[in-house]
Amino acid sequence: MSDFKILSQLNSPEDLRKLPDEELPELCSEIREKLIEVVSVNGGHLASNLGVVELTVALHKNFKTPYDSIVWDVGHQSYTHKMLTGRFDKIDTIRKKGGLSGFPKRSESKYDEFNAGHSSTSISAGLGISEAKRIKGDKSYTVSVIGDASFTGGMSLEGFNNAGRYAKRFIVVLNDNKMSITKNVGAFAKYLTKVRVNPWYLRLKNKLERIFLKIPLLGSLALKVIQRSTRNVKRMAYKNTIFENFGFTYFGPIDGHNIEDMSNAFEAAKKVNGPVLVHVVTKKGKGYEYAEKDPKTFHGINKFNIETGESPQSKESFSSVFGEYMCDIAQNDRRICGITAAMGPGVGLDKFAELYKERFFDVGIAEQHAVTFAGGLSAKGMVPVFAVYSTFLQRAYDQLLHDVAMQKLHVVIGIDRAGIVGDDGETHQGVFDVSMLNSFPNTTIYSPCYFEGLKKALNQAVYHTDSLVAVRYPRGGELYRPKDYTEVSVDFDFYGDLSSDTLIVTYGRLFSNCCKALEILKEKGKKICILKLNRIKPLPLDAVKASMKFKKIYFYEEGMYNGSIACSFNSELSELDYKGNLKIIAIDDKFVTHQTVNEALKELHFDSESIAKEILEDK
Ligand SMILES: Cc1ncc(C[n+]2csc(CCOP(=O)(O)OP(=O)(O)O)c2C)c(N)n1
Ligand SMILES: CC(=O)[C@@H](O)[C@H](O)COP(=O)(O)O
Ligand SMILES: [Mg+2]
Repeated sequence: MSDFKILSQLNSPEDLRKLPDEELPELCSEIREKLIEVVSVNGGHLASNLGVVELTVALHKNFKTPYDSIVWDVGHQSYTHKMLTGRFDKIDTIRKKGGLSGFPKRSESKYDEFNAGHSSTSISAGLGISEAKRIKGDKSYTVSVIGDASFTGGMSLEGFNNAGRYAKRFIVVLNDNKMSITKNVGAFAKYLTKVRVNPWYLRLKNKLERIFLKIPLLGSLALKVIQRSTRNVKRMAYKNTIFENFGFTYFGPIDGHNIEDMSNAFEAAKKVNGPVLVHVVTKKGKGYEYAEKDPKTFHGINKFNIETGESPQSKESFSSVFGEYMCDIAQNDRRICGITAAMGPGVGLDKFAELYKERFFDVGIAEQHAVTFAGGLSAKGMVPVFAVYSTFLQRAYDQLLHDVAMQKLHVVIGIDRAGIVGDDGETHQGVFDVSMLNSFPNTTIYSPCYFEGLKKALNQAVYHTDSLVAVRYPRGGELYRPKDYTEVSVDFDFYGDLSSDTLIVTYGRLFSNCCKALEILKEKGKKICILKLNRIKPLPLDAVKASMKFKKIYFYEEGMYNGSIACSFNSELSELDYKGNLKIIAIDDKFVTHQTVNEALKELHFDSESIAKEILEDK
């Protein structure tokens, strides 16, 4: 085991820039060792981080951060950046409550230029930063680092299209590892393969450019000449790269594990009068045998054994139950289509993809497209089911509204990771989908608590509901289920003492915690009743009516207060002239930071002890 001799001495990128080049390989191996060590304990995005070690070193070596800016796309690959920017001593706290975030965060460090977590933002954000600098007369560089899969997200292309027109001192580093979480898909991925396998012309061009740039004074003039002449040569004999057609100067493909080659490219890029794209080729998982062999598993992994590469097997989850249900119905119903936006394994559609190839669509990181595409499938009689994490569905607000609900097209959304997700933190919490969809007409939402309820809700959504219909379920598996609880209706159930004057209304997995609270309260001599909503929009009015008899109602909701189902429930009660008291416990106008799911639920007073305490102590 290393004592991180070099790494531990680097308090800032300035220290890195003073290191002799001969020490950089040893530094990189120390970084890799630390990455493996810390992710094996805390979990995290190991494979992507292992792939960008040399790239991150080369960036901080050649750009004067924080004077120059680095903007990371998604930011799941920023652990080395964190270690090199004065946070090595805190790296063991990454993704833990109160510790470093697993993503760049402006409030954490001046080196984190822009918060991330969702993909394809770095070109737009970088361009904004770069243009602000231009207006202020700031001559520093801005570098956006984006993966090959994130580059295919619609927003990247919007930013790229815009940047090519006028950006200066703006460099996009395309980190091409041929992978998204699984294999990168689509025409752009194929295009990159072509560029990668036929680089001889580009190499020649880069070499010439570098030679000319070394000539003092005449350098940039010479570069212009060579650029113009290569453009002419290309016109005659070779295809332009797509990047050049967008107005960028292209350097690449460059070995992303060779610091010297990257340094040369970055220095050359600095001299170009206009936007530059540096295409680096890296290996996801580089330097750890298990991650190199299986980058999909090591993209985002829970704690694991370093020697064997084994991670505790996950039990049956909502995602796997969803996936099985999809396979079951697809067998006899050729209208069923499964859609994912680059999250096939995460949402449980792996088996469906194998069995029903012609009806499975991995559209890449393209949530907006996925929804409108589903609308098109539906318009011609298919039954599309788009499985997507709650947090990423946020991207498709208008598509859900304008392209689906408004047209009453039957599209089913499987909203995975609904509710608190845990250590990915505020960028990934699934706590906004309900407020978003609650305001949409022609929309139905189910939010079951158990696997059995998930299957019933999906069946209802696929076969007995029109227009836009969402079924939302949490990350991981089932929580506590009382032995005497049976799910009766697909819309709602009462559980507990119906003669009590106190009712908890809830939905989704919070029902489990409410049941535990019921038991705590029972032991203390207080009997309560729970209304478990399964269909949360439109609200089952019979359930609202049946709640009228309770003097005190507590509505527990693992989502935002504004736009909540609790608020809708309250309106319905008011309409009926309810005379009792309703108290809403939901997430009140704040973002929930990274920590375990249980820690977050406790912080939000959604744990069973807090629920019981609230009811006991409430006057
Ligand atoms: C909008 C959005 N959709 C999906 C994701 C989930 N996601 C995180 S990383 C990733 C793959 C990114 O691939 P790439 O950009 O090539 O980076 P790599 O991991 O290969 O380094 C995906 C799909 C996300 N973060 N944001
Ligand atoms: C970075 C990113 O957006 C994904 O990799 C995400 O972290 C996956 O989350 P799960 O671990 O819940 O699949
Ligand atoms: Mg990639």
